[in-house]
Amino acid sequence: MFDPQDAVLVLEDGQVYVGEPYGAIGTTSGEIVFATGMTGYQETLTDPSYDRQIVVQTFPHIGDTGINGEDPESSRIWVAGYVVRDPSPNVSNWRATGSLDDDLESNHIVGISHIDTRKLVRHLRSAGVMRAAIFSGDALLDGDGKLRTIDSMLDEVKATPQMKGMSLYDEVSTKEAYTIEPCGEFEGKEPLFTVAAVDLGIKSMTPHRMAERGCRVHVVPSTITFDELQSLNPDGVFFSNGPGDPEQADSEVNLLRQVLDAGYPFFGICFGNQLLGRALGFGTYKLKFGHRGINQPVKDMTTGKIEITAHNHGFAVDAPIGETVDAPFENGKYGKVFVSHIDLNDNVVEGLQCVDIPAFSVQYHPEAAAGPHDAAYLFDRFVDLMRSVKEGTRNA
Ligand SMILES: NC(=O)CC[C@H](N)C(=O)O
Repeated sequence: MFDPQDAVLVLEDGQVYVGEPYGAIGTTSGEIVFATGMTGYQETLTDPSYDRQIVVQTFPHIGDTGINGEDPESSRIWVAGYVVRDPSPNVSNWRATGSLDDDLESNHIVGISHIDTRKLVRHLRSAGVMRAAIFSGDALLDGDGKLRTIDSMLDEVKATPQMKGMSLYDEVSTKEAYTIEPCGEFEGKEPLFTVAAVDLGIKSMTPHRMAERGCRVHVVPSTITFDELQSLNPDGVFFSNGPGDPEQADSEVNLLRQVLDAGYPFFGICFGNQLLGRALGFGTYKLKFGHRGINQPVKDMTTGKIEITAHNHGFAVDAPIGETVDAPFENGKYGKVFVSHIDLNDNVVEGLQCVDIPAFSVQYHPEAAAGPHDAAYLFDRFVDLMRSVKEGTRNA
C-alpha cells in the first residue's frame, strides 16, 4: 500500500493518504485543519494560533513565491505539520530569500505533498476536524526495519491529545515583555496612547497596526499579573489571538475581569474575543471544522456592511444574535452587550460590543496578515475608545 520513500497521512477515523514527503522527514501529530487562503502561506505557517495543528492548504499550488524575511508573523513556524497538493518546483519573487521546502526542512516541520487535498478537505468538512499524524522515513519502519502496519500508526494517532481541552497560550507567549514604538507618520513622536497587549500567541502585525496609529504597545507575557499590568499605566488593554481551547484559560479570564473592573478600554482579537465572551459570562464551543482563510464574509450588525475578512478559529462564543442582553456574569455586572458581527457562511458570532463598559472584540483578524484590509477600522475604533475614555467624553 505504501513504500519506504512515501509519506503517509493517517486520520483518527482510519482514512489514509499516501503521498510524498515535503519539508522534514519524520513524524508529527496534531489536529488536522484546512486553510483556504490562496496566498499568505508564510503568515499561516508562523501564526502561533496554529500551534499543534496540521494545516492542509486547499489552494493546490504552494511555495511559488518562496520565503522572505518580511512576511512571518512570529519568530518561528508554529504549525505541527503541513499538507499541500502540489509544491512549486520554482521560487519566483523579487523578495524571495529561499524556498519553502528548505525552510520547512530546516525548521523540522514534517509535511506531505501530492495527495488529493480536495478529497481530504471535503472529508474534514463532513466528518469534522480530527486528530491525525504524518509518517515518513524511519517513522514508517518498525524496530526490525520492516514497514509498519496502518493499525500501529492509527494507534499512535489515537493516543494523542484532543484540541478540545488543551491549554496552549503559555507555550507560545513571549517570555519577556517588549515594546513596539509608534511608527509611520508617528515615528519618533510622543505616543498618543499606551497599550498593554497581553500576548497569548500574538501576530506581529497586530501591535504594528496600533503603532501605525500612534500607539506605544507593551507586549507582555500571558503570565503578567494585574498589578504588573497596571504599573505600565496603559490607556487601553488588548488580548491577542492564540492557540488552544478558550475554556482552558481561567487565569486569563480572571485577569480580564480585573481589567474590566478597573474600567480600562479593552479590545480583543480571536482568542481575546473568546476570553471577553467568557469574562462576560458566555460559554464557548468547538466548531465542526472552523474558519481558516482570508475570504470569510462578516456582517457588521450595527451598519449592515459586509467585510471580507481573515480568520483562524476552531472555537466560537455562544451568545444570542440580534438582541442586546445583560452580560450573564454576576447578573449583569458588566451591563449590556450585543453581538456586533456574524459570519455570513454559518451565522457564527464574530464580535462582541459592550454597551455600558468600554470593551469590544472580534473573532476574526483585522490586522490582515495575510488578508483583506476591510476591517482595519477596528483599530481606529480602539484608538477612539481610548481617546474618549481619556478625555472623559465617552457616552456611557
Ligand atoms: N486565532 C485564534 O486566536 C484562535 C482561537 C482559538 N484557539 C480557536 O481556535 O478558536
